[in-house]
Amino acid sequence: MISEYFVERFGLTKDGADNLIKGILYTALQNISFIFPVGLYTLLLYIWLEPLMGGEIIDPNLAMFIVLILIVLGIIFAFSWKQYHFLYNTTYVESENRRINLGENLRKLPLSFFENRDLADLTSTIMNDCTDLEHLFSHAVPQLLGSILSLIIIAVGMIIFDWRLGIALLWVVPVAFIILYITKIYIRKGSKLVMNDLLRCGDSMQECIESIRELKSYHYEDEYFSKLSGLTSTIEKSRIKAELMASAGVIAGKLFLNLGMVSVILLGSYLIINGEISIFTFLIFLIASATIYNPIENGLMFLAEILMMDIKIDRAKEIESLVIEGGLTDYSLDGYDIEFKDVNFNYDDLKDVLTDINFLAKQGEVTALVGPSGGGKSTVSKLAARFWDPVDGQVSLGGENLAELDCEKLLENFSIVFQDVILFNNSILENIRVGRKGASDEEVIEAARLAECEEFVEKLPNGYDTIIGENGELLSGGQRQRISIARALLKNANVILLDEATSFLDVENESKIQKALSALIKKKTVIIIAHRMRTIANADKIVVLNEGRIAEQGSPEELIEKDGLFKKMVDLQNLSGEWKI
Ligand SMILES: Nc1ncnc2c1ncn2[C@@H]1O[C@H](COP(=O)(O)OP(=O)(O)OP(=O)(O)O)[C@@H](O)[C@H]1O
Repeated sequence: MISEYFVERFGLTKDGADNLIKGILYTALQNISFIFPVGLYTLLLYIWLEPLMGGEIIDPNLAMFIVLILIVLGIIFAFSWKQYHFLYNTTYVESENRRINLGENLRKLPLSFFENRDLADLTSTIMNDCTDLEHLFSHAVPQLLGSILSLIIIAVGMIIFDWRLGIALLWVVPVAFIILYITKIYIRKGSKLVMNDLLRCGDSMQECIESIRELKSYHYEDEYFSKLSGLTSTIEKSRIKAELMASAGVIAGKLFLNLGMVSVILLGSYLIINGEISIFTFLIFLIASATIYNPIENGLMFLAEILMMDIKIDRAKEIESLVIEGGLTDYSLDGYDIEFKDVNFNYDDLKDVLTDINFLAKQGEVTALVGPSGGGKSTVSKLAARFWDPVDGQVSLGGENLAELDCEKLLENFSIVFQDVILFNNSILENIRVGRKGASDEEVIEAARLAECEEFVEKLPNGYDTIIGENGELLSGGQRQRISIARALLKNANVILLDEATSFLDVENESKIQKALSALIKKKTVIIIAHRMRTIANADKIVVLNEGRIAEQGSPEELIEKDGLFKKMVDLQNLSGEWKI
């Protein structure tokens, strides 16, 4: 039951929760073992005080004391070792598991999740929050619960020894914890404040580094850096505020604990005067009150730390509990036609982005999406690969409703050339191999040749082995796009989505790429988004999207004849082709 509570409360695995319980038990035993030296002091005191109080002189047996000291040290060492073993195991194995689980969960989430999510926030949860939680599980939780457990055992012993002094010693403990617990709401508020400020600052830092070129070219650095220093001083202030909020409760609790010793002295003196207890009993309670509050004070600080960390635990649990879009993995497709039937869609319930979309993109044909900016072309292509599911209606591939299919498996059927090409800081060879893991070097080089990469790769110092820098910074826009096309050629999937695939290319390169693309798209279902009308002159079907609706669809010839929006766009582009600056 406790194990299940830990799994639920702290988001641990079952093994992690079991190890944590063992760690807590050993922490309690370790705390209790620290009382054994007190037992030895008491024995020595008894030997010295007994003759003073009229008793017999006792001869201290030194050999026995040495043996007892060694036994006590051995017991403390054994419990401490066990405690470290279970706690550090839990901490680092759990931390690793948590990071893997979070990463795994993110991998399985629909791509739509990442479009509307702050990525700096996700990275911070996986890296920083997990590190902070390591301290929580290796120190705060076991120390707090271990000291509570040992305190209960010691309290029972003290109360059996003398219930009046026992109560005088211990009544402050629950009050101190209640005081701290009452301030919980402020502690959480404080840590939320710090967390939000840290995220805002992290976002701005990232934005600043990513856009340093624009900032410099528009002389905007000074304004931006003063905004950043404003944010960092806000963090400093909110950290101080949060620390103050947490320490107010801890200090109040600690102050209250001091009243325990006062009440032991007052009550003990009264009981001695009335002859109800011996000096020896009084001294035992005085020694106990000098040692017992130390672990409790630490417990108060650990409780404050747990309360501060609650927000981080919740953030990790939130990602772990996000709904993973599952779906069928075992299905057979009847060809690769993509059909939109009565599809309506919006991103955020506020504004309809697509309304009543109906069209068929046939296998073996090129279907071009055109239309004014913001008309919904990219959104249609995202729905075609199930990055998002429609709000109403259905998108199907080979007769199967995409909403019922597993995304990861589904994407095996797609080669997608995105508008913004993402490259990795690796060799050209490996960047192209992303298209098909396990492809041989020869296959990769053949795809690169078809995508017209050869000509620029040969000029690079290490050819295909050249490392191209973060996101391919050593390459031009056109070269990056050709690598992305080479990836798609290597993957050779049955459905091809091209988003502005040739926008960076000059006319000569564009025609070369067009040749490569013609080879790529044979017998496949191709949906292409292109702003330039000449790229899609040979398309089989054109779907014109305007303000989220299909304004018209048909072959290029039919639409020219129709003299509608498409014809207008073609005329406008012909006109702009004659522009001169
Ligand atoms: N992730 C998103 N969240 C919210 N709204 C979005 C998102 N992506 C796009 N939109 C909105 O959806 C509408 C359609 O955008 P979409 O990118 O599909 O148009 P488009 O025709 O491809 O435009 P362009 O030709 O300029 O690339 C726009 O109004 C846009 O603001």
